[in-house]
Amino acid sequence: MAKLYFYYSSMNAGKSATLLQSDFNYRERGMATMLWTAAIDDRFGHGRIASRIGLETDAHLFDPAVDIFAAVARQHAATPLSCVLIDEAQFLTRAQVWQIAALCDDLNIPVLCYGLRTDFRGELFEGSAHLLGLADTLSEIKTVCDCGRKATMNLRVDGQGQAVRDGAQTQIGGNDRYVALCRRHYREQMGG
Ligand SMILES: Nc1ncnc2c1ncn2[C@@H]1O[C@H](COP(=O)(O)OP(=O)(O)O)[C@@H](O)[C@H]1O
Ligand SMILES: Cc1cn([C@H]2C[C@H](O)[C@@H](COP(=O)(O)O)O2)c(=O)[nH]c1=O
Ligand SMILES: [Zn+2]
Repeated sequence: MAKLYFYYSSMNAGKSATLLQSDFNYRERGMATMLWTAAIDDRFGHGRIASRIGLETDAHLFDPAVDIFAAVARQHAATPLSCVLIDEAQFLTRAQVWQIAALCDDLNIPVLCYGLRTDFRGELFEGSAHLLGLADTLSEIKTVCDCGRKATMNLRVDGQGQAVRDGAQTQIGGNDRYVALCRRHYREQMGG
């Protein structure tokens, strides 16, 4: 039976690079895939998945209104899919995570989701919370803090590099706005 995988990490750990590599593995064997990313995250252009390492490709866009099950089922009927890969999976809604689970269970398509576990305050995103609850396999993609420990937290910084403690959960940005840190150094920066 097909499985639902959640690959989670802090920012800048190589999630998009790993996704694009997995996609390539399927496609070089002649297997069809369908890629998705969040419409809200337009850092690399609309409908693109891009890694800081330089790899990039086109992707379908999801926002809360998109029925991912219906869209994938339509595509699967036209061209049987071997895998669905979803970047920025923290931005999925609860309903979409259940739709993705149904892709595995009802259509037997493996789904690989890549996303952040927690936001800049250390709180779960909606998509991540439900993926942590529903995925068959959870895998952490690891990266390091300046001190050499595993960087599990995402510090949000302002234009002067100072820690931001409050604000909306969603603020699109890259290395200019977020720094991946170990929990100890995150706590130091957040003053607690
Ligand atoms: N030129 C490069 N060569 C090798 N690794 C790189 C290069 N540029 C960036 N990286 C690494 O790529 C990772 C970021 O990859 P990316 O797929 O953008 O991460 P994520 O999707 O998790 O934010 C970082 O670990 C960074 O050190
Ligand atoms: C921590 C945090 C992140 N985001 C946004 C910032 C980026 O646009 C994406 C994550 O990018 P990645 O490099 O592909 O991991 O998420 C946010 O909106 N709120 C946050 O708290
Ligand atoms: Zn540290």
